[in-house]
Amino acid sequence: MSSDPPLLELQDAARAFGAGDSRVRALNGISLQVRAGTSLAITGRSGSGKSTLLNVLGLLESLTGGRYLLNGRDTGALPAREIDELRASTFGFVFQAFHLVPYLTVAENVELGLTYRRRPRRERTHHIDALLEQVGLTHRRDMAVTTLSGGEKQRAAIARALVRRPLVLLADEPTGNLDDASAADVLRLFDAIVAGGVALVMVTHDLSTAARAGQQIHLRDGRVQP
Ligand SMILES: Nc1ncnc2c1ncn2[C@@H]1O[C@H](COP(=O)(O)OP(=O)(O)OP(=O)(O)O)[C@@H](O)[C@H]1O
Repeated sequence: MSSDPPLLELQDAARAFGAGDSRVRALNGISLQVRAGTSLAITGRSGSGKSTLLNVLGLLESLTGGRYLLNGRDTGALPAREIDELRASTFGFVFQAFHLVPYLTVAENVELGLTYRRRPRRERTHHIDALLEQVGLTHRRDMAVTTLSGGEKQRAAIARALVRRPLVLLADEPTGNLDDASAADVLRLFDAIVAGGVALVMVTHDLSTAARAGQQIHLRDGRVQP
């Protein structure tokens, strides 16, 4: 076991929304650790706090209690600008509904994931082509994403999420809109990405998908079920 700090660590984390009678404790006393090259699956009923947990881990939502350490560094004390930079350099996001831009090609959608374009065009093209090969979409490179199957769309979205070489992939029901065969393709791709050293945190309602992850937590009313 590595003595380095975990990539992601929550210590007694809490997130509440609203005040007074309408106060909702979406997360309540969550502690977890995720190391590089490992995966965590989050399950739980609707309203149990899964999306809030993913948003907290992705620095889209701040904590109202406890601590969130990223590579051992307390994110609670960081100014907003640094949080934005950390989010962009650390995380790739994958969604159930893909969120691709319909009138762009597959390669153009992947390139959208690059927020800055200081690298020479040839280098960028090479990087994008390598990603498309990794996700098995080389033959679809210059097609409009509207012409792709659901599984292909999700693999394009995964390539886009990887384009800045994130340390962590955060996926919210990534197989929720896919048939079984396409879902299996996406899960195999995730296995390869994790084997390459990226950490994966995935929300899923599917227990067999969750069972593939190295760690699983089940949320209930904002708490981890023992
Ligand atoms: N921005 C917000 N303002 C107020 N309440 C919120 C907000 N976001 C989430 N909540 C509440 O926090 C609780 C947890 O919501 P969350 O979306 O994290 O659950 P979930 O498990 O992801 O649900 P689903 O599976 O339906 O997406 C719910 O009671 C929800 O209404």
